Amino acid sequence: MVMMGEIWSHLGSAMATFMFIYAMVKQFFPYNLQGYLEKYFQKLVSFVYPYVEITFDEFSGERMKRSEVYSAIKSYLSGKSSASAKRLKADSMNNNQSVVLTMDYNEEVTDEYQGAKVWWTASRIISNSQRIAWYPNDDEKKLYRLTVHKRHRELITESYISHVIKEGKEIATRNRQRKLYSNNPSDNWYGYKRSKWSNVAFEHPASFDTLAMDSNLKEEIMNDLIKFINGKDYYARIGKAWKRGYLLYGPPGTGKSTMIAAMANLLDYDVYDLELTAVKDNTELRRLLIDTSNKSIVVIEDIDCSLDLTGQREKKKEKDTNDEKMNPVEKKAKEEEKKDSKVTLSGLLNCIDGLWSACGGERIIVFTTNYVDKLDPALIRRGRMDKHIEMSYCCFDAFKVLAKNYLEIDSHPLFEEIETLLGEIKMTPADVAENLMPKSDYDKEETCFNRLIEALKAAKEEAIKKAEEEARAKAEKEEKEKQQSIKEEKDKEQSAKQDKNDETSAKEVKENGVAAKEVQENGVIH
Ligand SMILES: Nc1ncnc2c1ncn2[C@@H]1O[C@H](COP(=O)(O)OP(=O)(O)OP(=O)(O)O)[C@@H](O)[C@H]1O
Ligand SMILES: [Mg+2]
Repeated sequence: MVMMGEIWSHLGSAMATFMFIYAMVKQFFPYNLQGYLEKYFQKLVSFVYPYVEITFDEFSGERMKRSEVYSAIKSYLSGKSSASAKRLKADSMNNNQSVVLTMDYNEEVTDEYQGAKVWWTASRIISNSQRIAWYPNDDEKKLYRLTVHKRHRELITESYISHVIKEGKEIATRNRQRKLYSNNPSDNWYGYKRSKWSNVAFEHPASFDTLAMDSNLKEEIMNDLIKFINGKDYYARIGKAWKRGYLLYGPPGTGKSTMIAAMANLLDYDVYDLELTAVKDNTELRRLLIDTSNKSIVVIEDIDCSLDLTGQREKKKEKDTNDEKMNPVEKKAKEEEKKDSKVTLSGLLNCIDGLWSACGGERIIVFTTNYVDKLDPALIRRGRMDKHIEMSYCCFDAFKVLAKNYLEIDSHPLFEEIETLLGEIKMTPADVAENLMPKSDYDKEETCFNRLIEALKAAKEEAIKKAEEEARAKAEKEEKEKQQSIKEEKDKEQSAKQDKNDETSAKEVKENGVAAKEVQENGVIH
């Protein structure tokens, strides 16, 4: 038995090597003969070859999406390869802090599962077709091939492959360096790197602990996020794609972008920063979104500025009048610009909640804006943007977080004054933070708090002055309007009087005329 096993094992290994050699040699045959060669070769092999082979391509569905199974196998094999493969590839990880080793092309690794031995090989097939390849990697196909004895077929197809995928995903999660992606212009999608997204390591230090905002709202958001990541079964049960939309709105410097970083850190998600103005049309947008991975946050910042998706009718009117003022050269440049980006509101909505959005679960989509009122209601209705979060000016709760972040202080006698001032004055967390930041090594906490108090008082004075000016301007405007209406009233009276006078004199003229006529006709004077 042992002998047989060993024989099969050696034969398997030999055949796997033989198949490789065949794959390499085949490339040197003319393309039109390769089909015949393959057919007869397979017939011959099936007589003597007691093994099954399963291949896993890097891309699924006409290269639309990188296969998650391929990536999971890659991670699974990386552990095995470093122990047994002779030629390894090293990829840098964690911002060049460490490397991950994977088997090189045409290298072989063996694995054992419940007594069954399997062989894995990594291949890169470069097509020899006569077709002109525009880009260096266009005709390249990467795959993993699994070879196993026929008698283990069921074991392998029913449980080994799922075991590999599950373990591979766990290994990938453990080794994962989170990334911040930004979309490439589509001209680069088919180039040497052939990638729709560029990425850098995501290392933003923001967390919900350091985020300055109302503590109840913060807790509500955190609970919402945690409920979402644990909600796989719930979403499946209610028949909804496993995704959630957040709309963050508020003035500049209130922490919208910081909140996104805190979300990504809390959930351990990647971030895809989608610059809509660089997307040419709805098809491109769809392709970009399909190419995002699970466990990710897709962010569209300043949605009100991104495209013509907001307050469309008003904007259009405004634009029409602006267009009239433009000279022909400006007009042409603007038209060209418009031609460049044709992502429409309905295209964006389809991507968010149409069928395409279900092509992968565990996605969060976040829009940010400074002007929520300008957005088209269709874009932000519940179900699309499930949660609307207002990031507002700094409250006392938020100040305490900033004092802790910047000065490591929980309480201070000046807190009371600051609380009163923050109740009266609107200041963004960004401005409060700037005042709290020590400007030199000698800056004590008291100096920082006093600086903030001065800034708040100055802002208060400014606000009072502004309010007074506005009140004065309003009063002046009202007085002007009053004077105007009095004048109009007077003019009206004057003109009514004038009309009356005119009428009387006309009547007199008429009467005098009649009298004169009578005198003329009758020679009578009454
Ligand atoms: N709520 C906050 N908590 C902690 N830090 C904050 C907060 N708001 C602002 N900050 C600080 O101010 C800086 C600017 O904030 P951020 O970029 O998040 O504002 P934003 O709301 O995204 O502004 P914009 O609308 O201009 O994009 C951040 O680097 C951060 O240090
Ligand atoms: Mg921002």
